[in-house]
Amino acid sequence: MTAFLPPLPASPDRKRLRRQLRQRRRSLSPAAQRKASRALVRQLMRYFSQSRARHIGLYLPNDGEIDPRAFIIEARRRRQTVYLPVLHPILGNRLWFYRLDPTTRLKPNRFGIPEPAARNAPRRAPWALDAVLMPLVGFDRQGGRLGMGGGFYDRTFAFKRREAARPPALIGLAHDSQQVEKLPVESWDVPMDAVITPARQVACDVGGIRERQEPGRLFIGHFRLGEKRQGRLRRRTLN
Ligand SMILES: Nc1nc2c(c(=O)[nH]1)N(C=O)[C@@H](CNc1ccc(C(=O)N[C@@H](CCC(=O)O)C(=O)O)cc1)CN2
Ligand SMILES: Nc1ncnc2c1ncn2[C@@H]1O[C@H](COP(=O)(O)OP(=O)(O)OP(=O)(O)O)[C@@H](O)[C@H]1O
Repeated sequence: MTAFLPPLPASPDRKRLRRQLRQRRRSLSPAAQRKASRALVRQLMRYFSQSRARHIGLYLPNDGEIDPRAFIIEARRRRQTVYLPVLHPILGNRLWFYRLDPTTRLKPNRFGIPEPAARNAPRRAPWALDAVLMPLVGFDRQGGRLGMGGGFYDRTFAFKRREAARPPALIGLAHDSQQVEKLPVESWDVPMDAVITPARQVACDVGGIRERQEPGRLFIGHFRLGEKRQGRLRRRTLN
């Protein structure tokens, strides 16, 4: 499992926090990254095992982000279709989602992240996806999210602020070491439905994460790999 680092204190300085957390995820060794990715994919398979989600957005890892690529094969096996974010050519800092299949040609976008090259390839509007796996720079117990700072996901899924229960389910993916005590909430933040890390799944609920106390430790409705699932958390969008 990924090494657990002490949580960073809450900081009003998002930029500084972003820099520290990006440095933290980049400093993981290739072996630690591979191990984290394998554990993450096991968690994703559990998360989606009961789900009827058909159209799932994910990302290609960049800058030390946890790698969800092995999930693509598992998703296809279950007849789910996967999509990658593409920077919208006209609408500033918004994402559109293009289908990823074995023949999709990729080319680097302006950040150097590969994205589907053909603009006329099959794509899906953000609101027509069932679930989106989002890369995180940081997250907290309340479902707060820190991204790369472009506001891409916030703008693209702003419609979820008015109606949190509608699809897609927004699921943040991160290394465990990217959790912080508390992130400052901004007016444009779109709450996540869940956070999945190599060690746990955290279901966020409207009004914050549902908390549960277990011996010696405050858990927030999370399940460790191999641990018996106790109780059921409400899944609002999936299933
Ligand atoms: N893997 C992945 N894909 C993604 C995102 C992401 O965070 N991760 N995005 C999530 O939004 C969108 C792209 N947004 C991004 C925003 C900033 C940077 C970035 O590296 N910024 C550099 C400055 C680069 C420059 O301006 O030339 C930096 O901050 O160091 C990367 C992606 C869509 N695709
Ligand atoms: N719905 C929106 N409409 C207009 N501007 C927005 C919206 N959402 C976010 N922004 C702007 O985007 C900028 C970046 O936001 P923030 O720092 O929260 O990004 P982030 O969540 O870390 O990045 P990302 O969503 O790309 O992963 C902010 O300056 C904010 O004003």
